[in-house]
Amino acid sequence: MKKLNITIVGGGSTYTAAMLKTICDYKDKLPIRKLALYDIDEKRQERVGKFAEILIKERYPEIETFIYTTDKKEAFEDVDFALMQIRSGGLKMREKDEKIPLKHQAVGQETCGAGGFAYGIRTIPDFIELVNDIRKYSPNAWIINYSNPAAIVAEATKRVFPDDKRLINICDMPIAMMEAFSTVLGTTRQKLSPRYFGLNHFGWFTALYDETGKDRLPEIYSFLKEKEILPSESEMLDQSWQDTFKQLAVMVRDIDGYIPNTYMQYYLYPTKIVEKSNPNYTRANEVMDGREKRVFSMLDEIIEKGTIEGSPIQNGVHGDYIIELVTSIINNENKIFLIITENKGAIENISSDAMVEIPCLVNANGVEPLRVGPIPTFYKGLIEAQLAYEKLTVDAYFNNSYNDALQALVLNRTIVDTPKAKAILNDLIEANEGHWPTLKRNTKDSLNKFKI
Ligand SMILES: NC(=O)c1ccc[n+]([C@@H]2O[C@H](COP(=O)([O-])OP(=O)(O)OC[C@H]3O[C@@H](n4cnc5c(N)ncnc54)[C@H](O)[C@@H]3O)[C@@H](O)[C@H]2O)c1
Ligand SMILES: O=P(O)(O)OC[C@H]1O[C@H](O[C@H]2[C@H](O)[C@@H](O)[C@@H](O)O[C@@H]2CO)[C@H](O)[C@@H](O)[C@@H]1O
Ligand SMILES: [Mn+2]
Repeated sequence: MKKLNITIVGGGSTYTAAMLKTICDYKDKLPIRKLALYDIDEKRQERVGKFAEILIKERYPEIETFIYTTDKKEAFEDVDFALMQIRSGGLKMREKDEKIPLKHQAVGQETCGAGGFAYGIRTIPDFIELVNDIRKYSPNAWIINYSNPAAIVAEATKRVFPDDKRLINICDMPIAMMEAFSTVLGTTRQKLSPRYFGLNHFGWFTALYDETGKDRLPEIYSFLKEKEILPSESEMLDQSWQDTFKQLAVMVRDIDGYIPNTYMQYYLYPTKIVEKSNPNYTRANEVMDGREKRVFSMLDEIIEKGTIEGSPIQNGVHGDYIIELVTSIINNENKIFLIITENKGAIENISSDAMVEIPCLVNANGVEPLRVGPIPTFYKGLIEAQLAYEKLTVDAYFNNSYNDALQALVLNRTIVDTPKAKAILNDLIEANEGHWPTLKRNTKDSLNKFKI
């Protein structure tokens, strides 16, 4: 098999170390010639880079070249896979995305509601620039994206790169849920095959087949009606993740139907979420005080010792899932993955151009969506509004339009109220100066735009 060149974009991410560990564990299925880390933050990436040198020497010495760089040509030339995990604006801007909506009694979340909207408008230009740069140096590279908000990134990149079959957007949340479900079922996630539909961070499980073909989701459903399911990931020990998984049981008990993604809590329980949020200490603070410090102090210790032996480094679902996807492509495995992809009739009663999250076969030719069929009214209604929100968010960026932005926020279930949407938008504009394009207010011919 041809040896691969892989670049991790956002090399300084808190997830890179665990992803590198998975890469080493997969070395028999994943022959690598060159591995590169690329980031715009030289110092942050250097700490991950120095750790990676030690890891590779000890666990994957067959890698011929390892580099970490802030130079795009060095990072993107002759690449087979670019694995994307950038955070536009960093955790400091995430903090603002979460705190500004909360100030107005609206959900303050990284990818949902007004927070996800702000993060989306920041990410679109950075991500498009990166795809253009990767394509310049490596026209055939597979670009696998984790960067959030993945729904907005997927909608924006579909518009700019409509024919790019090698640009794939994924999310690990349903996979982390399956990991927790598999513990309850006494099996492993890899033996379960999901059936699922929706948008990113806005979807539902409809079945979970085991290796005999038996649907095990009814067992999860009954379990949740009685008890709670907690995350099995060591990265999810924080109270906020425990509470999020506890809320899954509440959602299943309150409304009969499919099993929702944990992110549905922000749309179905916005009042409760706002009430229990601390507007002065949000998830961004928890991550900066927790995961970020934990990961980087672990890396610094490994660098000081000069070995990874005895270190607590672990794989995570995040790194495992993307590497499983890469191996399914290079080995033409035809495994089923949940992918954010253009609907094209898969969900029969949702528009064809929607970027939906559904099961797909993944092989050497890329992604082949499986048919979902028609979905019931409740789910269709929720999805249609969220989809319109996503499209208007991307419209707001490309049209530089204040009105598109306002319409997006009014449509979002976490906001709804127009004066509240306006107040949040105005604060976000101020906070994102230098990150967002200038959003132009209505002009006198704006009515013409809406002529039918
Ligand atoms: N899709 C999913 O399910 C999923 C799961 C986990 C994390 N994520 C996403 O992965 C990303 C990384 O998360 P994190 O918590 O590790 O963030 P982080 O801030 O720790 O790391 C992100 C890194 O990206 C770098 N970066 C920012 N802009 C860049 C650019 N234009 N080019 C290159 N590098 C750039 C930063 O310097 C930083 O080192 C986020 O977007 C997060 O939302 C997605
Ligand atoms: O609040 P954060 O930064 O901890 O998490 C936000 C991300 O949450 C999901 O990712 C999970 C992932 O599912 C799990 O496997 C493990 O690695 O923890 C991650 C969270 O830390 C979600 O899918 C992402 O889109 C979010 O960025
Ligand atoms: Mn996700």
